[in-house]
Parts: sequence; C-alpha cells; structure tokens
Amino acid sequence: MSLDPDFAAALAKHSMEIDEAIALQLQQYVQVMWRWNEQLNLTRHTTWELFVSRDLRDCLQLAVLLEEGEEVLDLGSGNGIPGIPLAILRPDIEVSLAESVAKRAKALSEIVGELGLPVAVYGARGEDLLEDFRFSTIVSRAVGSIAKFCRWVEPHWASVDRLLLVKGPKWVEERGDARHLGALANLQLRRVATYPLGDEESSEGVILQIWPSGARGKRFD
Ligand SMILES: C[S@@+](CC[C@H](N)C(=O)[O-])C[C@H]1O[C@@H](n2cnc3c(N)ncnc32)[C@H](O)[C@@H]1O
Repeated sequence: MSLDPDFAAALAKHSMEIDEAIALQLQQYVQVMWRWNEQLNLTRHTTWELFVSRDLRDCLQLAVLLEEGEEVLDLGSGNGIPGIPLAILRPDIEVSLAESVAKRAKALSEIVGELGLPVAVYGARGEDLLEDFRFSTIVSRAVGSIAKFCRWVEPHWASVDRLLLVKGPKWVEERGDARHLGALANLQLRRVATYPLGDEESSEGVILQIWPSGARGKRFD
C-alpha cells in the first residue's frame, strides 16, 4: 500500500510530518471507516483535507499530552476519533473505546479488528464503565458539554485521574454554564492546548484538562 497523494498533500499543506508507517496505518483506518460511513452515519469529514485539518490535528494535540503507559478511554468514540488515531500514534498507551449506540460500537470493533489494533471496544455508556474499570485519562470530542461531562464522571473520580476534552470556540460559554450549575465544584480546569482549526484562522481548537482538587489531583496542579 502506498500513501494516497491527496492524504500526502493534506499532510504537507498542514506541515504535519508523520512517519510513513504510521501515516499508512492512519490511511487504512480512514479508508475502512469511510467504508462503514456508507451504511452508518459516522462522519461528515469525508475528504483527506477535513480528516487532516480537523480530526488528525485534534488527535496530534492530544497525543503529546499523554504519558507513557497510560490507560485511556475514548468516551463517545463514534467514528473512532480520537481513540483510534491515538492508538496508532501512541502504541505505548492502552486505548479503549466506549460507544453507546450498538451499531456504531459494532462498526468500531470491526474497524480495530481489520487494522489489527490492540484496542478494546465497549458498546456501553462510558460513565457506566467506570463502575468496573479504571483509566488514567478519559479523552473525548464532540460528545457533551463540560457540565454534562462533569456530572457523568462526578460519582466516579476514584476510577479516573483526569479528563482531556477537545473543544471548539464555545468552550468559554460552556465553562460559564458549568460554573453556574456548580458542576465544576471541587474540580480544576485548565486549557492545556490551543491551536488553529481548519483553514479559518479565526477558529481555534482547545484541549481542556479537568481533574479533582486536593490530594487526589495534586500531580496535575
Ligand atoms: C457527535 S459523535 C462524536 C464522535 C467522535 N468522538 C468525533 O469526535 O467525531 C458523539 C458520539 O458519542 C456517543 N455517545 C454519547 N454519549 C455517550 C456516552 N455517555 N457514552 C458513550 N457514548 C456516547 C454517541 O452515540 C455518538 O456516537
């Protein structure tokens, strides 16, 4: 298999230098996922330009924030973003995917199976998994507001060290709502990455880290 010229051109346009073996695995993921997209509504990003400038950019930003050996849960994985590219970019971490819609979870299982990735896929609500499993980091994109996430995880902070949420420009408004609702009480929130999104220079992506205040979350303070 060789690199699709449109994928290579999009990587070059966005100045992303990615090892060829890794780029080929990413390409295989996208091609298999786009195949499933013909039957299921998994993504609207159906060009290499959109995959690179939106999806891959978010995943690369997350990848550098994860420590070696982390156990990571992608909550609300849908089409596999960010969990599957993270598993490809960072083979030293352990990635699990949670997707509550059964047919999407089944497609994700087929995709990771076809790619031969050591990724567990759970057809379940991510917050319910925290009853039985422990993760160092929950990553998530386009699943719920900050307030919603805090509520979901609130009873389970013993099972997770931190959240890394990929957000768009509305994050400030969401943070305000979460504060107003008291959802951020006893939690710390820090913006740990800011980057331009797509071709629109005015549009920014951010990654928010949320962790418990006090002794439990001390190492992130
Ligand atoms: C808009 S899609 C986002 C997919 C992908 N993360 C992305 O960024 O493109 C949201 C997905 O999260 C799933 N979802 C929503 N709430 C969830 C929960 N609590 N646990 C697991 N999956 C959930 C939905 O079924 C849907 O597939």
